[in-house]
Amino acid sequence: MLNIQQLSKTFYPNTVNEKKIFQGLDLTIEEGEFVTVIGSNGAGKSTLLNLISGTLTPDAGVISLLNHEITQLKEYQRTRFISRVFQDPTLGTSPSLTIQQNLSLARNKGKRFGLAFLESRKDIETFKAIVAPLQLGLENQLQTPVGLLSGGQRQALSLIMATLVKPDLLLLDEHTAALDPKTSAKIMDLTNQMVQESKITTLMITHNLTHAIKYGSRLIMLHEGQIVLDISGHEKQELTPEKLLHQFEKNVHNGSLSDELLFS
Ligand SMILES: Nc1ncnc2c1ncn2[C@@H]1O[C@H](COP(=O)(O)OP(=O)(O)OP(=O)(O)O)[C@@H](O)[C@H]1O
Repeated sequence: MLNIQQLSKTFYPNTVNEKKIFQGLDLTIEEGEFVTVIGSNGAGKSTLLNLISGTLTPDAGVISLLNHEITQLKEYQRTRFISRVFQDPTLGTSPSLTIQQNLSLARNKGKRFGLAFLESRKDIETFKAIVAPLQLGLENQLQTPVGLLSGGQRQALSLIMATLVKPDLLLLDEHTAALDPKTSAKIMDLTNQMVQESKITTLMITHNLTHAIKYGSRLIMLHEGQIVLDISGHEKQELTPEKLLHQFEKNVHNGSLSDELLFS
């Protein structure tokens, strides 16, 4: 379970550029929940993920994962149990290492000593079996440096690497936004399959309303650092983009949604 209590973050405090992003945000996500996060530009979505992953430090508040407080842990310490996939496909993998070496590193994540690259024949077969279902041909290119792969192939690999050792929390930061529609749909289906099969607690930011509605067990909308919509269960299943926008307008009377959120 992820528990966030009274989280506050202000950029450039006490200056003319002061920007209050969160002022006492509370959020609890149950174990195994798959939450999609939407909201207009600047709502604080990435900042929230940055605070959870330790890229940023909050001014106040407590973040706990599985009943352990992680607020004071450094980012590298949190990577042992929090995985993140970014919008940019180049960020989740090491370009000069081969597919096999990248998978090896992911499998040895958190281990103190690792003869990471000394893989047995059996390991290689295991890696092939892991990437073959992607149907991207990666199983025949295990010795290819990852830098030579397409964006979609790299993002699929990033996703596999992020979940090879089941994380306590998976953070997906618009991870299909840089891909063409067909590849984006494929990566989304893959994401859903992996998250469901392994019951990974997941927070996924997306500007794609269709994805936000179709996937996940719960949807939250951030607006000016506040959760203005929180929909799950039957209500989530019945959701349509029209109902979502209607709900939003009801909850945020002075709000106007960005075109990006509305029409993606
Ligand atoms: N490290 C930072 N330093 C200063 N300002 C920041 C920093 N990170 C984010 N901001 C500002 O905080 C606000 C919220 O940014 P954030 O990236 O969280 O929004 P978002 O909801 O993810 O938006 P988008 O949908 O455009 O990605 C923005 O105005 C942004 O410029």
